Amino acid sequence: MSGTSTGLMPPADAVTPVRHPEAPAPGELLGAHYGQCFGCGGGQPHGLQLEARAGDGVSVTAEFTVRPAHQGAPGLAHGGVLATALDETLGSLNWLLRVVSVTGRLETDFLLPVPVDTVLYLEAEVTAVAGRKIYSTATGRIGGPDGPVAVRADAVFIEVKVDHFIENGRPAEIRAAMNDPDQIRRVRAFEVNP
Ligand SMILES: CCCCCCCCCCCC(=O)SCCNC(=O)CCNC(=O)[C@H](O)C(C)(C)COP(=O)(O)OP(=O)(O)OC[C@H]1O[C@@H](n2cnc3c(N)ncnc32)[C@H](O)[C@@H]1OP(=O)(O)O
Repeated sequence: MSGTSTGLMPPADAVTPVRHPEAPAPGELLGAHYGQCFGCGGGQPHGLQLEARAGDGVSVTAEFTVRPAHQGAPGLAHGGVLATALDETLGSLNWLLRVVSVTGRLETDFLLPVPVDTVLYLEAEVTAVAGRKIYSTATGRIGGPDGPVAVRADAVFIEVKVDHFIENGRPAEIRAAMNDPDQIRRVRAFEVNP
């Protein structure tokens, strides 16, 4: 990891991440963790609707097509949208570890402009784990999966209990999520993590 912030440097006692034995198989689509998520939910018409796939080890890949609703400058993706794509891809690493974690810190480099209609080929992997802190890194390439890196990020995610969402989310959405059998199933998949 090449993050410049001290908060992104794994401590000396950090360990190598371990793929959960029941993690989705390499190549398997992970699906949205929440249908209304701006990053991955199918219920957000202007969201990124990003579909991540399990990779080898503790890694994922994803593709995101920049649409006109994602512009910052004329014909170019907004940097915050690209940061969201990186954040969401990094967040989907939760499925490989089978823990629930949220972004604590996200450091982003924007290396190339990304025009509307471009497909951003994203890859992310966990690099180290220290207690509740999960260190990870991601790239977004254009022109193909082996094209030049347009954006990259280093992050630390912090493991939380499902209660984090129940206690902090707006009650109406929490109630709706609790009444959705698919949502319960997805959360249970994380809760069985030993
Ligand atoms: C239902 C669907 C599910 C699936 C849900 C999946 C969601 C993925 C969505 C995509 C990702 C997102 O956008 S997530 C949304 C954006 N993020 C958030 O909303 C998070 C808001 N922040 C918080 O709620 C809080 O600050 C937390 C939970 C991150 C940490 O609070 P806490 O639980 O009290 O933990 P705390 O004791 O402070 O810290 C624990 C350890 O982490 C370190 N730590 C804490 N914050 C940071 C930080 N920013 N940078 C570096 N390190 C940090 C501390 O130094 C400490 O290290 P040590 O002393 O142990 O060494």
